[in-house]
Amino acid sequence: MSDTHLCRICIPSPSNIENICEVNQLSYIAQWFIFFCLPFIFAFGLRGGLLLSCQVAGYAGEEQLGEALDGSDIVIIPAGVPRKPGMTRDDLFKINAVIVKSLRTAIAKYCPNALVNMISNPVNSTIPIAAEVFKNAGTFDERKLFGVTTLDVVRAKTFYAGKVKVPVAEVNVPVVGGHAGITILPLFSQEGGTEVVEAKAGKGSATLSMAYAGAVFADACLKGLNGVPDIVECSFVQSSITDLPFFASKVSQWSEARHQLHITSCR
Ligand SMILES: NC(=O)c1ccc[n+]([C@@H]2O[C@H](COP(=O)([O-])OP(=O)(O)OC[C@H]3O[C@@H](n4cnc5c(N)ncnc54)[C@H](O)[C@@H]3O)[C@@H](O)[C@H]2O)c1
Ligand SMILES: O=C(O)C[C@H](O)C(=O)O
Repeated sequence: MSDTHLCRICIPSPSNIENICEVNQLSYIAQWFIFFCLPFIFAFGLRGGLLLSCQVAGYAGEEQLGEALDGSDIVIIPAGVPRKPGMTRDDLFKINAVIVKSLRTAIAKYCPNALVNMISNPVNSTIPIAAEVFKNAGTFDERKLFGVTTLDVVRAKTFYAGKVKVPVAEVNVPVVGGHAGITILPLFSQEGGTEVVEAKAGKGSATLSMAYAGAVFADACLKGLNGVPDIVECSFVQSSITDLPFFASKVSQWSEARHQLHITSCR
């Protein structure tokens, strides 16, 4: 397609092999994939030509962060520690807030127009903090900052489809609220994430399914950037539909053509 907006996507600190799944899902439209701090980037880079239709580059070290981010259209942030059994996502706040801080500051400097897809927990806090960092830098645009809650939707759809015995593709379960404990509000309650964290016993969280969910969400962003109409996903965004300043709800993805992010109330 000659009018396709070829995107540059940066994924700082992705978790190993799982994120190749994410890249494979998106590579049909992205022109560049930039990895930062991926230990096996060189091996992956060699195989990249076979696996992907896009160009792959890897950077490492604080001094290369600016180069990695420079001009990115989408930045997907999965960097940070996962919780261990018995912890809540809020328990990660101290450590992950520091990890993503330098990324947010660098995004404001090197790619202030990028759509930011925040995966790192606690999303309920990393998003409001990111908003403040961008406000201080004078780059905040509420239409471009997303807490990725797609995994809640993926789970809700899977649970519901299993229960009523229909294909997952035939159901839709919007999830509103936030991304922690009782703030995750699908049409039915879910204890999303906790069982996986316990099963992995401290060795990561829902990393693989998050790679899929992250790819679904980033794909919606790519479609929005390419002017595809009516792309709707749930996301944790700045919001005025409740008294809360940030709230996950259905949003139609940011579109260069429409210059606006529609937030609907999921009624
Ligand atoms: N939003 C969601 O639905 C969702 C789903 C799954 C995981 N998560 C969150 O994503 C984050 C990662 O989870 P995971 O299961 O992929 O964990 P993981 O341990 O498999 O991967 C974490 C990645 O972060 C990097 N990292 C760790 N410390 C770092 C530091 N100081 N600086 C830069 N990078 C650093 C690691 O190198 C690794 O690549 C966690 O905060 C987790 O809670 C969110
Ligand atoms: O549960 C976690 O800690 C990881 C993630 O937020 C999830 O929902 O799977």
